[in-house]
Amino acid sequence: MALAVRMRVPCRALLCAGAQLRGAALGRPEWAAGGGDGARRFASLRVLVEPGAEGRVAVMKLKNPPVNSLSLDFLTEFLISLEKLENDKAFRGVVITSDCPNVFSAGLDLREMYGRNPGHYAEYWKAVQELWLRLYLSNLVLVAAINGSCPAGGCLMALTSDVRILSDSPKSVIGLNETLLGIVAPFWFKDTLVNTIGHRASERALQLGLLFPPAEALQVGLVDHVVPEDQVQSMALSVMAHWLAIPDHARQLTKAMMRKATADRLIKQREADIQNFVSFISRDSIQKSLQIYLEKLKQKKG
Ligand SMILES: CCCC/C=C/CC(=O)SCCNC(=O)CCNC(=O)[C@H](O)C(C)(C)COP(=O)(O)OP(=O)(O)OC[C@H]1O[C@@H](n2cnc3c(N)ncnc32)[C@H](O)[C@@H]1OP(=O)(O)O
Repeated sequence: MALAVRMRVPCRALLCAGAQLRGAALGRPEWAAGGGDGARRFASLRVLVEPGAEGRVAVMKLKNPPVNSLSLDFLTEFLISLEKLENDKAFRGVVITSDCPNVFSAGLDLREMYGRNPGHYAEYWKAVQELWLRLYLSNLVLVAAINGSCPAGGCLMALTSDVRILSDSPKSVIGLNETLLGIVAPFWFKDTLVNTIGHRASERALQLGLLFPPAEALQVGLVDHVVPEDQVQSMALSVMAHWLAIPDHARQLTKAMMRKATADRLIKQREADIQNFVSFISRDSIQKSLQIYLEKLKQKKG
């Protein structure tokens, strides 16, 4: 039983070891214990982890300003934090939220996908795969407290959670908008969306690169609750309490039953998926699209 529940994702240890080496090479302290909660509260540069009031729930705050883009350094730090929580039997649930105002996450870091070499693209994509697999198959109850804009990779991250709470603000748009950048969401992004909102709604949303405002996101089933901004965290904790009322073993096995086939599709072809990404992202036409998109983002500031 325990074996069935505790699904392990290959290569995780290697990735984490790589992250520690990278951090050490940059001459930074890896982890800082802090506050009165001692070892239970920890932080890396880009991810804050705070225990919730009852100690069974941790709050992970994404802190990679200005927009929580999912850079390679961020991904490795996030994965290490998540692994620490997974390995600490005291924790049964995690609320994932943003420490950056108005943005949950701007998605994959465009600077990791533009103007780099194939080796870098491969390393980056492996980390993105790892993030999805670790979150999608997590035994913890995951609640995304989406307190701001949530495009593309940010949306993917939120979609791996068991529940999504979105703040009711015009800035809080959510969706897989890859086509707007001239790129294509990979099959496992698509599968995660289809599993959440169904085939027809996904087909439309993916082709048009829709970013749904809160009311529409709720209507299509992309999020489960829309609440005023100052209630996102409290709502997340209250939903968490409901989910934690279910015995872990039954909930975890059910989650695995619902998600394993989707995750296995990627696990079986991780290397091919990395190669596809590297050859796609290296194309001149795709690099040009990314360059134009990056320039547009800069011009927006005036
Ligand atoms: C085969 C390939 C499959 C891969 C799939 C890709 C999935 C992805 O995730 S691609 C990324 C898609 N993301 C987006 O389209 C979001 C882009 N960003 C925005 O729309 C806005 O930045 C956002 C609404 C999130 C926040 O708006 P503001 O608060 O107004 O901030 P700014 O737009 O001024 O941005 C500040 C600063 O951050 C830079 N930035 C923004 N997004 C990204 C990003 N995803 N990666 C890297 N950098 C990003 C932006 O350029 C600004 O930089 P500076 O001008 O240097 O300050």
